[in-house]
Amino acid sequence: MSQFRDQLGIIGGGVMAEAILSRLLSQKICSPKQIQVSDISKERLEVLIGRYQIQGSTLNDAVASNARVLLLAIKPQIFAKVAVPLASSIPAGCLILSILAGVTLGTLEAAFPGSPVIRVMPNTPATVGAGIAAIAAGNHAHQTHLDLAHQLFGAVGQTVTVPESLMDAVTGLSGSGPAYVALVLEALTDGGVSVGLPRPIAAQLALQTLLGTAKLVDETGLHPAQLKDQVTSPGGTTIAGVAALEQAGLRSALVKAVQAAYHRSCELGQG
Ligand SMILES: NC(=O)C1=CN([C@@H]2O[C@H](COP(=O)(O)OP(=O)(O)OC[C@H]3O[C@@H](n4cnc5c(N)ncnc54)[C@H](OP(=O)(O)O)[C@@H]3O)[C@@H](O)[C@H]2O)C=CC1
Ligand SMILES: O=C(O)[C@@H]1CCC=N1
Repeated sequence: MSQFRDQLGIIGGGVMAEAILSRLLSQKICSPKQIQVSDISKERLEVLIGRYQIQGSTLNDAVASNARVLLLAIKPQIFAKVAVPLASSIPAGCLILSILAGVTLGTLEAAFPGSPVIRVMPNTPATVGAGIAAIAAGNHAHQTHLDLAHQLFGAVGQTVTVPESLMDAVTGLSGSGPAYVALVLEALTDGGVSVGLPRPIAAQLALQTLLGTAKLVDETGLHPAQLKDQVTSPGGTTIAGVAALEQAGLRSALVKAVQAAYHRSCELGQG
């Protein structure tokens, strides 16, 4: 992976900003002096500066004015409040990457007239290089901008290009998905504890089962239904567990989770 040579500004130094910047640094895509982060909280900036030796400021416009690429990582609910004073500080030609759930390319382009804008939906496994980010380009973004977005987010996992019309759906699945999987993991561990396993052993068994199953699907290309059939012996233990899951509505609960998050992403985009 080639090194990124420009100045990266990040507006909002929260969970997702840290996930991305930590990986850009550990993969040596960027050096600390190329990254400037602004956050409303001085204490938060001190944490980030202490951990990563990056530059920090509580002034969004100061960070924006030095950037060649500007990553917006504040909450969507405060986008309008942050964008208005920021717009005049953004240098001509600066690429704007927004990871804000719901906020559309139309809204971004209206806030930053003439700037190339790309909407990205990453997820928190980015921290360990196992993320997936969907990327949709705005009207002023050229192929070089798209390539750069794929390069930066490629450092934190896989990337896919999607039409903007699918970004809320992506948000409902992979953007929010780590939380659903974390619930499944926690619940499997609790299940183990409920039948007598010590919690640390239950947690290890649950985690490795989840990792191993994902790896099995990934490496063999098996359809999940085939994999399930391989585990379920007639009259055995697994079919008893699967029947309990069906009765409790696990599949329908997960489908509804993705739909609910999709709808919420659409709502956030309407301001
Ligand atoms: N978390 C996730 O899994 C994912 C999040 N996203 C998107 O990423 C964005 C950031 O989410 P996330 O990292 O979870 O959120 P966080 O709340 O962790 O990060 C946002 C940061 O911005 C700071 N902030 C608040 N107001 C301002 C301001 N006026 N100027 C500068 N900084 C400010 C917040 O400070 P304070 O906390 O003090 O308010 C906080 O540190 C969101 O738009 C979300 O939709 C996308 C994909 C996945
Ligand atoms: O919960 C949220 O709104 C953000 C967007 C995707 C993941 N977290």
